[in-house]
Amino acid sequence: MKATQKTKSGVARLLEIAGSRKRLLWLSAALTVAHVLLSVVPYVLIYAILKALLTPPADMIQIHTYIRQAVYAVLAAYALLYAAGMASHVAAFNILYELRTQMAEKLGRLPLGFINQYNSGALKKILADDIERIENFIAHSIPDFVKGMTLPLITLIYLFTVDWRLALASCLPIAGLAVFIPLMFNKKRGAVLTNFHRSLESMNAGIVEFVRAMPVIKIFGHTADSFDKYSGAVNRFQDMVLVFIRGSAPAFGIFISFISNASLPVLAVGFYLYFQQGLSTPVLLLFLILGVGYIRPLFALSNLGSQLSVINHGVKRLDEILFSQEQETPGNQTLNNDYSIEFDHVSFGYNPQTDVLRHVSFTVPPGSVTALVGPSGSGKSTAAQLVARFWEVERGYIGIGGQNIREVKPAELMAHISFVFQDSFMFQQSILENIRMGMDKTMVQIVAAAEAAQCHDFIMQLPQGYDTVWGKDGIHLSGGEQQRIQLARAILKDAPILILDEATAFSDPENEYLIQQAVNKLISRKTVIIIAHRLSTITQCNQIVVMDKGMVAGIGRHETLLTECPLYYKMWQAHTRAQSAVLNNKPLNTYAI
Ligand SMILES: Nc1ncnc2c1ncn2[C@@H]1O[C@H](COP(=O)(O)OP(=O)(O)OP(=O)(O)O)[C@@H](O)[C@H]1O
Repeated sequence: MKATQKTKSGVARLLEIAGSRKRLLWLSAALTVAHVLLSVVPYVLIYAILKALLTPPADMIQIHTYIRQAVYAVLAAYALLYAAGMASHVAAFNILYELRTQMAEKLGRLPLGFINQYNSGALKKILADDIERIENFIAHSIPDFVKGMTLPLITLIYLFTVDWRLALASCLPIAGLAVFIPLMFNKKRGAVLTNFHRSLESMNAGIVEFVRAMPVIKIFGHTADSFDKYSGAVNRFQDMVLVFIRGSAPAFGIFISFISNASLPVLAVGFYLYFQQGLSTPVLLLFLILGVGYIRPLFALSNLGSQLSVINHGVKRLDEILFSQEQETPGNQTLNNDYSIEFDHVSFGYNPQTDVLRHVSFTVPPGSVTALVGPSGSGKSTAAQLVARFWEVERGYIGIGGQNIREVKPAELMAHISFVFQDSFMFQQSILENIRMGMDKTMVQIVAAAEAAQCHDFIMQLPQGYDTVWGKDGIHLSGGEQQRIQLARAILKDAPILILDEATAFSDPENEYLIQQAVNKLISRKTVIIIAHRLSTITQCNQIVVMDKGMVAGIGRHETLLTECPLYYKMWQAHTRAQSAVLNNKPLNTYAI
């Protein structure tokens, strides 16, 4: 999906994301600078104390004043650091909240099918892990970064005021780092990092799929090792970690050696000046303490570099969603009371290379039932999903009551369409809330819908009836029961247009009968599209649209299609053979026994 506008990257983008919280971040940075300034003060005072001690007669009153001031400075410096941390944490948590809200709102504005493009592991990494890391980075790393930059700078400025020769010697390790490090961080490393993050995402996705597929793996007798996609992803990630570590090790090694041996130039120059040029003892001691210690905050900066690259990658992935193309014409029209549906030469592909629907045209008159049938992959679900604008149609026209659905308000469209999927999604909430789905309905209406959907009786047998929480304390429902809950939702919503993906999975006779009863209650007086798999259930439909390889192969009633549409005739033959085999209790001839 294309981005709608060009985005900034790196810290600039982070500041953009911070929005109005930027002020808090600046406050945190200012407090950190004040902390750094006050952290240098005790060393200045130690230098003064050393000078006073080594200049007889020592002025003890003055020395005690210096000590008191040093203690106050340390306390004030820590108070400022605490305040800086508070400011950055408050900003970070607000940014975290805003980002999650923005993402949720954005996902709501994207075509409903968009989410299918991401596997759940990758999406989880973006929505949970990447956003969490941004929060962590802003809360901790911004004060670390400011400290890492300003402490060496302020210390150096002070050291230059004391003795420029030793101050220059203290700069040598930094000068070395400035020359070597850019040589180590070349463009190749950027590519390595991108691959590193991509393989981390694919490993996440592999793990989620592995956990979800565990029952299938066990049923088919595979061992965990045989789950290639998972182990492949783990192996690829391991390879990437090795490439990453091998790539970073030399740079990191040089960095550590420079920092660890930062005392050498100061020691050499300091002792030379002390013995040869009469450098005073307090100055030598000051440089031995400060001239070596000031470089330590650079350690934090080294971690920051790798953290920033992780954040950059996460921000890029977030932006892929935040700047994805929304439904192009949001539309502001409302529907009239005509709920007929019209497809006019609709062509559609999930990617530009392959069309899965080609010039599909048919009309569903208001209050009638149209069944979509056809071989697997012929485009039935795609056509049905397009009515609810799961995806945007760019070629051809889909209208409801003569209005192009692209011009209708998305919320209006959703309010007038119920979708019953094959897979019922249950929330970990009470059965009551699972039926109500946030709709403004009374208990009486909910029970009436549950009765019509043939689920009231089994709900009443649950430990807390309608208040039983699904998924908690081992409370689960069978597939057929979950599907009837879904039908209860649709009955409660009472939308004038219904799109029903007929279930094939839960077809034991009793369940099938109950589901059929519920469906019959649901479809009366509505405009209905049924994606049908069992042809016997749709012989009475007002119209049947036969799909084949993304095209319409025939339209008509059951009897007409039997004579006029060879594909439908073939499908009906296959269906009746299968039905009679079941009725006569014979094995189906399609299975080799
Ligand atoms: N989200 C998607 N992204 C990419 N391709 C898809 C997506 N959904 C479906 N397809 C492809 O579009 C084609 C039509 O699929 P569709 O699900 O609409 O067919 P169907 O007739 O409903 O099949 P079935 O009866 O098996 O459910 C298939 O080739 C399928 O692989």
